[in-house]
Amino acid sequence: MENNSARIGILLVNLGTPDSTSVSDVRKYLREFLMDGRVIDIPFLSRWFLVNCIIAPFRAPKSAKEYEKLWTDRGSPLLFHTKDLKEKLEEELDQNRYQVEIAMRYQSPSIENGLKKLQVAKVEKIIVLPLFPQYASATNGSVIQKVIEVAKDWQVLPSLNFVSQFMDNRLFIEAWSNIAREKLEKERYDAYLFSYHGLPERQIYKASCDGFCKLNEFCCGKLTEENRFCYRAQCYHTTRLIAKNLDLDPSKVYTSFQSRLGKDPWVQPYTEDLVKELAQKGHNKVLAFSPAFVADCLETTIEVGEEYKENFEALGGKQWDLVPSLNSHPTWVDCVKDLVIKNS
Ligand SMILES: C=CC1=C(C)c2cc3[nH]c(cc4nc(cc5[nH]c(cc1n2)c(C)c5CCC(=O)O)C(CCC(=O)O)=C4C)c(C)c3C=C
Ligand SMILES: [Fe+2]
Ligand SMILES: [Fe+2]
Repeated sequence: MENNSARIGILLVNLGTPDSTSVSDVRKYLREFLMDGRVIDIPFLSRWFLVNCIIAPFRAPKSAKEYEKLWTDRGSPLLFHTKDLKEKLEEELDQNRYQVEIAMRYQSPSIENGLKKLQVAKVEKIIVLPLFPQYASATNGSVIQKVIEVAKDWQVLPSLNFVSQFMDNRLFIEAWSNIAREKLEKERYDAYLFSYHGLPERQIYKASCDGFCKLNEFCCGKLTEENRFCYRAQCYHTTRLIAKNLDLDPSKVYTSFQSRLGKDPWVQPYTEDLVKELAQKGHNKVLAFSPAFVADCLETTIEVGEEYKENFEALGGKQWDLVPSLNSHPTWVDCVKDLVIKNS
């Protein structure tokens, strides 16, 4: 049989979202998510107590209200944008060669389900694409581990190909630039804020197994062979690539980290501090980017698009615009196609 007629399975995996905005569904989601030892990386019993007795009970009602603001007729944006991405990708690929499935690391549709469909289709190869541009153990690492766990007992194991990061893909940078241009053509901004999902500092140190990353300029200021999996360095690198592609004035470009959970130190600078700094410096018009996410979600639409905007305006800022996420933008679909072809 000719090898190039083999069917290749593609599994697009995003983080996951609650099934509904009910407090019980949000609690269920938070429990599954935060009980992942790569997300809250402390010993099992301490994690169990923290998640089940503190975070989930207290956070679920508050988060459910936030999800209500985010929810649409089609449900959670994170999920329906992933479905749209799948459909548009299928239109771009030879359907005799590729089968595309989607999954969420937590809740539904599950990774088990997505992999089962590809197993039944008897694909020869599976390309797993965690939909997180910058590598973190809590996200890409967790997806890869889960896929390995699910597939490990299969009698027939197809070849498995994991895309561990894609933050420097030319089309990824171009997709963000194309979406941002729609804002930049209409408005002149005083500052550009690139806000990434944060991580506990501890997780950055652990990922830098040779101790190279000290969370300083020497590591995170430049992406090299030595630190190519440093999440913070990858975030700064993403900012530089998008800013350069858009020809933004470097003195107006800022990078920060949002969504801190708990009391441990997370990577800095924190977005909430930078919002204050920008307002205090008298920057009236800010354009915010969220390039750690490829779809609109709670962390972009609500946290960056509404909460930070309110904080900025309360401190005297005049205009705060958010660049919408990649969702199923044609250049993003081209990027995913490019990643598929390169890994086929
Ligand atoms: C960009 C990738 C992400 C990283 C890295 C990440 C790490 C991380 N997250 C938490 C805790 C929470 N994250 C929450 C929501 C959330 N996180 C990501 C992505 C990353 N997380 C996304 C896409 C979303 C939104 C999902 C949606 O349904 O829209 C939440 C839940 C929301 C809330 O209650 O505020 C929590 C909690 C930790 C602890 C962590 C790293 C260790
Ligand atoms: Fe998160
Ligand atoms: Fe670093």
